[in-house]
Amino acid sequence: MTTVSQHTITGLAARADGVTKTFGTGATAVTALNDLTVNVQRGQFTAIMGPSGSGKSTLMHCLAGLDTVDSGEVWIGETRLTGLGDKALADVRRNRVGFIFQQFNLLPTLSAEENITLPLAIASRRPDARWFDTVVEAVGLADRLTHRPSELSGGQQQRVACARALLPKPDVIFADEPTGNLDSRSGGDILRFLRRSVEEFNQTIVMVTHDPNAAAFADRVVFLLDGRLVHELRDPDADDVLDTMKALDALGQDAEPRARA
Ligand SMILES: Nc1ncnc2c1ncn2[C@@H]1O[C@H](COP(=O)(O)OP(=O)(O)OP(=O)(O)O)[C@@H](O)[C@H]1O
Repeated sequence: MTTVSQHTITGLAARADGVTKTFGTGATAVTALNDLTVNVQRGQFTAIMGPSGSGKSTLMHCLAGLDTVDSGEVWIGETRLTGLGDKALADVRRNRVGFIFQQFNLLPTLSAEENITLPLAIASRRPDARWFDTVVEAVGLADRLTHRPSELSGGQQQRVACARALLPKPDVIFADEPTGNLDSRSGGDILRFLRRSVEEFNQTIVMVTHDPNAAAFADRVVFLLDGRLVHELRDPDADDVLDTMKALDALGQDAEPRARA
């Protein structure tokens, strides 16, 4: 069994250990994650890829404590999420993880600054003024702080969401298709910011993406197929990622449908 000291020594920010997750029951049951183990190293940028339905979102939701698993264990840092009660899990989500969504998910009535500081306010934590300035400078939003989301471009809104995720210095930022709604230039800004967060601020990031160019910003890409981790690339380039995706798509098309009794 995995122990607290092992996690401390290995420097893992998150871990799924033999995780299985099934949706539904009987003939329509779908095994979204199938005895899957993955380690997320602290201070690394990890991308999760795989064909549609391979389990990427389910894995991210389970790692972030947004969903529970049927068997296996999930860890954030030294905290085992499996078996935690609702209150403790909510505490992990509030204080230990950050989220960036494809649709930005900003509150429309709040200014950019209020959106950025909201998670800390909810957790009754005060933002450190210097760190706030550093984060705002890094996303290039210093002259947009009083604007509401409707007064910002999509790229600027996503930069607000990035600053909101980074400000509390979470153990892990989970980004779900963060560039999926943006043109390539704005998407590039977001990816460069995520990369800088890892290199300069030692932030750990896990990103689900379908885009090989986005995945190429990561230190490591893990590939899922049918709920299993089937391949990984280190220091990937976009061509290698694309080739791997093509190979997995072909394998997926040959495979049996995944509904199981
Ligand atoms: N709430 C749910 N109820 C039933 N089945 C679900 C649910 N969530 C996911 N699934 C199923 O689990 C499998 C994995 O889904 P998941 O969304 O994790 O895949 P994905 O790789 O993120 O897909 P995509 O790239 O299309 O977003 C799919 O077969 C999906 O239909």
